[in-house]
Order: sequence, then structure tokens, then C-alpha cells
Amino acid sequence: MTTTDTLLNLAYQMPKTELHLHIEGTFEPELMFAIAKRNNIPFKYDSVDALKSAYQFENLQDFLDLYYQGMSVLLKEQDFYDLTMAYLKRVHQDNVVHVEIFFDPQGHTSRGISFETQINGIYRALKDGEQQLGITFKLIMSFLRHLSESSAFETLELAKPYLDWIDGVGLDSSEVGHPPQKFANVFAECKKLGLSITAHAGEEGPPEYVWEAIETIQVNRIDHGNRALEESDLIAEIKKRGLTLTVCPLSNLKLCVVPNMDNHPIKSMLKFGLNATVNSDDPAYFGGYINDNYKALIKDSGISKNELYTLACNSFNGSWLSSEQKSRHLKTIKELFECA
Ligand code: HPA
Ligand SMILES: [Zn+2]
Repeated sequence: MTTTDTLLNLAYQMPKTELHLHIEGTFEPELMFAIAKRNNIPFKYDSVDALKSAYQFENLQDFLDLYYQGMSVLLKEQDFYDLTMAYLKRVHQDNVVHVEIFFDPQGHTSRGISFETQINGIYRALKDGEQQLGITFKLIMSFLRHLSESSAFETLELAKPYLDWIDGVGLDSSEVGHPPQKFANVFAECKKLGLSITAHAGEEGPPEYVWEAIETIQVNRIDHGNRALEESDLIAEIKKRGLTLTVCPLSNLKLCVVPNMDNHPIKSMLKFGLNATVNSDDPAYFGGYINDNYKALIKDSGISKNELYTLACNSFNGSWLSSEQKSRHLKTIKELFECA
């Protein structure tokens, strides 16, 4: 067996978490068409292939325009359930054992879909997935940063009856022009409520936004973080605080955040001693689920066995699982790598 094959086998077999995953970004065209049909919603594209061929993006906004359009066929609790369950079944095949998923409530409340409808469907699927597939989970409510802070506050009010189901809050959507600072007050309130905090920063936005996420928002984790590598002080700060970066290789490629996979910044992150992890972001739109992301890194960016081992451990260490749960999974990973 070649080294590449050994690494691919390890990557596929090892238990994994997914820490950066937008549930609405797992909406496969086939399911989108089926749900649109049962909800009697006319669809702009007349076939699955026509829709898929539209998945060519030059930047984040190009993608977001289609992402919001896609999610607009979700109307009923069962739609949110089916979306979430389809994702869990798919990543079960990739040996994902724990997920921390985002949902974008404002992408639905803005269309008249109640918070309750969304969260009931998503949460019921997560509970069923835990029971039927053994996948543990955390749920992260994300604020849309192109909207106002007062809209984020309104969303937090809607979430209050469900705080037992929500583990953390995030910040996503169009980054440039919407710095973390814009949401300082709402995140302060979230912190008081005991929620964990993460934020997309440094995907397209400048290093300054990563500083704000760390110092103003006081994140527990950073989503993407690619542009943090532009400043050595920032790298040192992320390292000092031991913050995990949830990196998304195929997303970066598809949204032109990186020019190719050969020199993906995740290798530099690991060399700097940062806790980088591998994630799929919006797999239905970006050409692959989590194992496809590992495959791209192994085939095109030449990561080593040691680097793969570090990535596997980081995915658990960066999660919000208990230390006991982390240790159990880390032991399995260690044994798997020792035998390979
Ligand atoms: O990659 C992303 N970046 C920002 N917002 C998003 N919302 C879904 N996916 C993304
Ligand atoms: Zn994302």
C-alpha cells in the first residue's frame, strides 16, 4: 500500500467530529427538489443538474445568494428534520461520531417560519441521530452578520425558551463590512447566559476582525481564521489562548479563499502550533463531505501521518465535549494510528 493509501484509510476510519457545519449547507439538490415539490414551491431551476451547474462561486457572496435561495423551500418542522437526518446519515458513513452544527434562524424567521418550527425539527433529528447512529451533538445558533445587532437580539429572545437545547452561538454570512464589533452587546448577553461563543473570522475579512472576535467577542473558537496568518502577533495570541480554528479546505477552494489545495494554509497553521481542524462547512455546495476534505488535503497538500494524527486529535480537543468523552475518543485514535 502506498503512503497516500495508508493515510486515506486512516482518515476514513478514524473517529471524527465536525465543528464547522451549516445544516442549511447540507441541503442536497435532490432533497431540495423533493421538499420544494411537496411544499408546492415553484423552483427557479428545472432540474437537479441545472441547479448543480449553478454552483460556481467567485466569492462568499456568490455562494450566500444561492444558499439563502436554497433554504427558502424549508417550511415545516418535518423539512428541518429531514434535512438534518439526511446529513447525519451521510456523515455516519464517514465515521463522524460527534457534530457541532450551526443553524441560521434569521434565514427562516425572515420568511415567516417560526423559531419553534426550525428548532423542533433540527433537535428531534439530532436526538434520533444520537439514538440510532450514536452521533453525539451540540447545537449552535448563528447570527447573520449582514443584519443588525437588534435583529440578533430579537433572535436571542426567540431562543430563550430553548436554551437547554442550544450550546453555543456563532456569527456567519457576509463578512467584509460586518466586523465582530458590530455584535459586541449581543455576544456579551450570550456569554452571561452561559452560551459558548464562536465566530467566522478571517475567511474573507482582515486580521483585525480576528482580533475583534478574540478580544471583543471573547470567542471560545474561531471559524476559518485563514487570514490570521497574515500577522505574527495574532498567530501568537491564538496560540497563547489555545483557540481552535475550524478550517474548511474545500470551502476555501470553492469560494476562492485559496488559489489551490497544494499550499493550503492548514499546513502552516499546524507548523505554527495552532489547533487547526478539518470541516466541511456547506458540503452540498462545496463538493464534498468531511472525508472528501481530508482526501483533498492528503492528495494535494501532502499532509503527513503526524499531521493527520494532530488533526484527528484537534477535532476532539477543540470540541465542546467533556474531558471524559474527549479522552475516550483520543484513545481510539491513538490505537488506530499505532497499528497503521
Ligand atoms: O462559509 C461561510 N461563511 C460565512 N457564512 C456562511 N454561511 C454559511 N456558510 C458560510
Ligand atoms: Zn461557515
